[in-house]
Amino acid sequence: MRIYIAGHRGMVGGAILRRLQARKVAGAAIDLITRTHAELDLTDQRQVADFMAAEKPDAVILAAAKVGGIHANNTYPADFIYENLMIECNVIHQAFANGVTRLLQLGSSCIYPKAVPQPMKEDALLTGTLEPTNEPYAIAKIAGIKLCESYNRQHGTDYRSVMPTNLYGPGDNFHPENSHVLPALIRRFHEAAQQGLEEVVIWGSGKPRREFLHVDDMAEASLFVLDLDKATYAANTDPMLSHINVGTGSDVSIMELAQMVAKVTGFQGRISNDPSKPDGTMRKLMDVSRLAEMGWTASIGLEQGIKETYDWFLINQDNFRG
Ligand SMILES: NC(=O)C1=CN([C@@H]2O[C@H](COP(=O)(O)OP(=O)(O)OC[C@H]3O[C@@H](n4cnc5c(N)ncnc54)[C@H](OP(=O)(O)O)[C@@H]3O)[C@@H](O)[C@H]2O)C=CC1
Ligand SMILES: C[C@H]1O[C@H](OP(=O)(O)OP(=O)(O)OC[C@H]2O[C@@H](n3cnc4c(=O)[nH]c(N)nc43)[C@H](O)[C@@H]2O)[C@@H](O)[C@@H](O)C1=O
Repeated sequence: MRIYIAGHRGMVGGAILRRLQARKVAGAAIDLITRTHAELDLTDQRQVADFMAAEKPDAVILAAAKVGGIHANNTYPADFIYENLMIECNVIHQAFANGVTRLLQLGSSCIYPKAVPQPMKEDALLTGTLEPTNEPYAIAKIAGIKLCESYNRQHGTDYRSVMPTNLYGPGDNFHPENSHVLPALIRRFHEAAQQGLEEVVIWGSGKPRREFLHVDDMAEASLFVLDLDKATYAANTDPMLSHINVGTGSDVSIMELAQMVAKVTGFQGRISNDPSKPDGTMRKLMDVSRLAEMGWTASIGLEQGIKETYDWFLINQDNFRG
């Protein structure tokens, strides 16, 4: 089987690639196809069409996207909606046009309305107003789900969607402004501890709650869903509500998270808030029972996951200067 992993150098794509490489070493009859962003710009329709026609993968894992935290989403809305729509349309359509039978794409928990009962079930989709700070990205991710469902209904393809909660781990983006909260705090608390600072400022009130899933769990869940036989997947989803939430089922406040990061990095000073920065959605805990009923649950706890991620950051921190 020839599997194309789009976004293989990213945090999730890299974790998925490592698992598939391990399967290949163990004897699985798979060939892994990858291309860097420089080699293949997935927003370019002609490049994607030529690539898919030449490589003709049997399966595609779409883990490539324009990704960022609340500040990046709020600052570059046109980039987030345009690039993600183009990547999804090009990869999903050209997969179909070149006979790809199975595809897995990654959405996001931000697809759900900002004020729905928690934890959020898959059927909460499209029942209310989205969170403004990441609405463009969320619209693109919802379109990704509907693209897969529409090709399945019209052409009999088997294109699947998983909706990850906030992810973290090795290979994350530690940019001080454009990253997600957990890598941003790991870097900030580490640098404060190294410099002996007495205070670290976190964005917003610290009151919002977030669910954090380690990327290794996400990679396992992705392959679990991709490997499901078609009958099992169909029996547990609806053709027009086909996405599957992936998370831990528990959340912490941003202030609690900051205190966990302070402990892991050895920072002992004061934690203050910057109310001029947006809180975003106050809570987006996902109901993960659909996937649990299919046989998968997360296994990496947050404190252990933060420790592992910090160790990885320490080894790789020279790559994140600036
Ligand atoms: N991280 C998180 O907290 C969450 C992530 N997700 C989803 O998971 C998936 C993976 O995210 P994550 O691994 O964190 O993101 P990363 O930013 O780590 O990886 C994304 C990858 O996509 C590549 N890419 C981006 N644009 C293009 C393009 N136009 N052509 C080719 N390649 C491109 C990037 O390459 P390069 O860097 O060279 O541009 C990068 O390798 C995404 O779909 C994301 O929306 C969902 C929920 C939470
Ligand atoms: C995965 C998910 O990720 C994004 O949504 P988000 O969860 O709101 O994003 P975030 O991780 O950046 O922020 C979470 C919370 O954390 C607080 N916060 C404190 N201090 C820092 C800080 O230093 N950096 C950041 N980024 N946030 C901080 C911040 O104020 C907010 O309350 C979207 O991409 C969305 O589309 C999406 O898919």
